[in-house]
Order: sequence, then C-alpha cells, then structure tokens
Amino acid sequence: MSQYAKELEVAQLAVQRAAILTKRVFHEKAKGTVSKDDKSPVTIGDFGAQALIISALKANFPEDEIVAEEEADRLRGDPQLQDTIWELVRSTGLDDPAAERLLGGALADKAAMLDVLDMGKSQGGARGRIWAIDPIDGTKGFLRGGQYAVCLGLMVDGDVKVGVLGCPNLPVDDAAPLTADMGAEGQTDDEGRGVLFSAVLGQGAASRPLGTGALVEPRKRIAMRPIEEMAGATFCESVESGHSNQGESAQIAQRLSITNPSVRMDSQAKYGSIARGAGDIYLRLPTSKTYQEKIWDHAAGDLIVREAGGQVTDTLGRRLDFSKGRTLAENKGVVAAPAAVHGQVLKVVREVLKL
Ligand SMILES: Nc1ncnc2c1ncn2[C@@H]1O[C@H](COP(=O)(O)O)[C@@H](OP(=O)(O)O)[C@H]1O
Ligand SMILES: [Mg+2]
Ligand SMILES: [Mg+2]
Ligand SMILES: [Mg+2]
Repeated sequence: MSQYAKELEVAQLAVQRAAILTKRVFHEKAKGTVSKDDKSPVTIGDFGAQALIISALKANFPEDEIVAEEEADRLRGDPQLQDTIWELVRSTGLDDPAAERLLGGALADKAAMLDVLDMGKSQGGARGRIWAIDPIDGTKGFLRGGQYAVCLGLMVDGDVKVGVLGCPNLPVDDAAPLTADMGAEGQTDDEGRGVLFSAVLGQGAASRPLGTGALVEPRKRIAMRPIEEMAGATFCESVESGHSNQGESAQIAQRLSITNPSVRMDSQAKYGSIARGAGDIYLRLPTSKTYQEKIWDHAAGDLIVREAGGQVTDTLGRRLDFSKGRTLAENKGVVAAPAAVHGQVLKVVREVLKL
C-alpha cells in the first residue's frame, strides 16, 4: 500500500460526505446565516460539514490534531440552531454502507456533535500530524450559488502530505473550459457538476467525480496546462475584491500581455481549476498589511497545484509555510502558476507590488 493511502481514502470519503450535507443545505434549507465576529457569513452548512469531517477523522486517526475554521461556542447559546444542524448531521451519510462504516457512522447525539465541533482548536505548528479543515471555503460563493469547496489537508511536521478538495459546483469534466459565468452565481443545478481533487506528496494530483457513496472510479491524473504563449494564459482570482487586489492583478495581466479576462470564482476551486489546466495562474494579492492567510484556506490547494506541476509561493517568492500555527504568519499573498513560468509571473508581481 502506498504511503498515506488510508489517509487519502478517509479524507476523500469525509469530504464527499460533508459535501452531501452542504448541497442539502443549499437546496433544501433556508440559508440559516448567523453572523460571526469577523462578519464573514457562516451557515449551518459550515458547522454541519465540519462536524461530519472531524467525526470521520477521529474515528480513524484518534491521536491526530485538528485545526478547523469553525468552533461550537456560538452554537452553545442557540438551541434552535443546534437542533437544525443536528437534524442535518444525523441524517446525512454516504449511500455505500462500507464507506459509511469506514467513517465511523453517525454521531451519537447532539452533545457529541458539539464536542466534535470543538476538537478543531489545535494551534497547529511544526510538529506531528495535524489536519486542516475548511468545511465550506468560499462561504460567500456558497450563499450566492457560486463556487465553494470543502477542504481537508494533512500536515506532518508542518509539511502538507495529503490534500483533498471537494468542489460541488465545478464541472465534472477536467477539460471543461472556464467561463466567466462559472464562478459568480446561480449554480443551482447539480447535473454535470461536482469534482473531488486530491493529491499525496510525491504521488501526483488527481480528480474524480464527487459522488454520494463509495469513491467514484477511476481517479484520473491531472496536470497543469503548459503555457506556450503567456498572452494566452488565464488568471483566476477571488470574486471578493476585499480578499485580493483586483486592480493590481489587472496591471500584472497587462504587463504579461494577457488579454483573456480573469475568471473570478470563490474558494480553493481556483487551485483545483488551475491544477487541471482549466485556468493557468492564481494570484492572491494582499489588500491589507495585517491580514494573515489561514492555513485551511490553502493547505489542500497548495499541494494539489504543486503535484500537478505547479509552483506555489507568496508574493515574495517564499514557499507557503504551514508550520507557523493556524495562519500563514510568514507569508504574504499567493502566486500559483505552472513551474516553468512561475519565475516570470513572480517577477512582474514584485514589480507591480513594488516588493
Ligand atoms: N481580507 C482578506 N484577505 C484575504 N482573504 C480573506 C480576507 N478575509 C477573509 N478571507 C478569507 O478568504 C476566504 C475565501 O477566499 P476566496 O476569496 O478565494 O473565495 C475566506 O474563507 P471562508 O469563505 O472559508 O471564510 C476567508 O478565510
Ligand atoms: Mg469563514
Ligand atoms: Mg476559507
Ligand atoms: Mg470556511
């Protein structure tokens, strides 16, 4: 068995199960948005998906630490919201009994769900096995019917070894071109959509359809698209102008003679899209001097792009450093591109950002 085979299997199934819940929330439920301290929207989907993922990890790797985005504190004083989430968590499972058994089956009760939600408070760091979870990345995209991703990465001694991204609203087809309307909103029909990206360090990156039971076979290798002419490249960037500086990104594109409009989409679906050659370059350009990127926003995508033939650094050319705790404290922004042109892109990024 290859290294991290069990971790890869459990991670993919856990993400797949959590995505069943997020899709249910989107389709069946009124969007129960509560406001968090940082004002980012967080929904019953975020809590429910996080509970399902942590419960699968604890069933298989009870000693591992977990860094997860959400915490149960705000739920403890809100019995109604607790009930809504518990009802969803209780009734969401993979439709393959063996796969569901591997994830440990259903949680015992609501109290167990709250406990599990709080198991994601590890401070992270440079030692041991630590999972990073973003139960819904791109919450704003999720609410809009745009792109979002269920994200899971395993770090060992600060280095990402396994990465999985579930993207329910991306086309299944790796060859489907990116279109401007793909990212922003209105993805209400699941037909032809849903992809599960994965990578293990040193073993390449792959995709398969995002299913609802056992993992869909085969798992197909993905690779970035070789860029022959920079002018024909496509940028991916955030929809939210507060998350990445779109004006600077346009200047960089212009200096690289890129004429294609950049494709805006929420979440780590950007990393998945460039990893399979649907787009080429992902830039995340800081909009504030103080914001520190969160490890759960990048761990899986960083590995998937690198294993697909890409290079991922920050705007100063440093590898993303996942060993510094819950944030990428030693990095600023992200520059992800095919390895062969990364240097050229980075040079222009530094010129425009005056770094
Ligand atoms: N000022 C900021 N700069 C960069 N990223 C930010 C930010 N404020 C919030 N974010 C992060 O941006 C993520 C979404 O990224 P994107 O813009 O690529 O879709 C959010 O993840 P969540 O949606 O999981 O909260 C959040 O963690
Ligand atoms: Mg958030
Ligand atoms: Mg996120
Ligand atoms: Mg999130």
